[in-house]
Amino acid sequence: MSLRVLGAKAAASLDKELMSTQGFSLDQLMELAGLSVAQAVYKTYPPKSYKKVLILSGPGNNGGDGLVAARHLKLMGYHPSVFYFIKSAKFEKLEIQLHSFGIPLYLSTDSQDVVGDIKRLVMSHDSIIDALFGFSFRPPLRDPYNQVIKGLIASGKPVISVDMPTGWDVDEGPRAAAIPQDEVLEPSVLVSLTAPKPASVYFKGKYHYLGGRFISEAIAQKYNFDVPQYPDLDQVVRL
Ligand SMILES: NC(=O)C1=CN([C@@H]2O[C@H](COP(=O)(O)OP(=O)(O)OC[C@H]3O[C@@H](n4cnc5c(N)ncnc54)[C@H](OP(=O)(O)O)[C@@H]3O)[C@@H](O)[C@H]2O)[C@H](O)CC1
Ligand SMILES: [K+]
Repeated sequence: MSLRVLGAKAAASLDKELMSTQGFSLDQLMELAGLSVAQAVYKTYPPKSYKKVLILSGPGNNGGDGLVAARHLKLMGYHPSVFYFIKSAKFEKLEIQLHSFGIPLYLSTDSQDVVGDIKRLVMSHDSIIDALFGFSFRPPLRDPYNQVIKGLIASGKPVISVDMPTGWDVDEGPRAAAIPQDEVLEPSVLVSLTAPKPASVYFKGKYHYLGGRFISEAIAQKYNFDVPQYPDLDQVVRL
């Protein structure tokens, strides 16, 4: 299924509009985004064979989607762990929820060796959720994220990217001039949120899902993108 894409600038203004004129709160949108991610993971890598899932959560809202997904994955029968790059106290409540669900939470602020710690965690998990950066990312990756991505590439583990493969330019994709080519992550699953971003045309993996089932027809028309038919009660549709 080929859908119209939503560029980085448009995605950011849509996000603002959803949380102003459209009356949504960030918590609501993030809950649905995180639930979509968890469903996509379940459909592709079910817990029977991929019990241990590591969520790498970045400092922005893409990371918040990962924190929400971790809670849903636990309820779906997985053993999730989270490595979280904290920037502010914005997601304190999500952290509390992870603690009360007994989900191991590793904080970048507690680590003396972020890159080494993540490498070890990656090797002891069956699949990895890349919730590091989404539509507000501008390449190139700063340290230590560049090393984290190189470690992830070298691991060969299945990677599920949330909204954007981390490190790619949202509009230009993985071959943009600013991107060192040994830092190009190729995930096996991409979960685009709201609408695919322009870079998603370069996605080579087998499973591209759209999630974020919270868009009205009127808003989709205003921003010039498509809302496909989601099957039944699903929070994701495979593109
Ligand atoms: N409407 C929706 O579909 C919703 C989407 N959601 C998710 O939110 C993200 C976008 O979240 P946002 O907080 O705007 O930004 P990101 O998480 O993508 O990234 C922000 C952080 O990225 C840092 N950054 C930027 N460039 C670099 C770089 N080259 N190296 C390292 N770090 C970088 C930036 O740091 P600064 O210091 O530059 O400020 C930020 O810390 C979207 O993609 C969806 O996943 C929500 O769930 C709501 C609904
Ligand atoms: K991502």
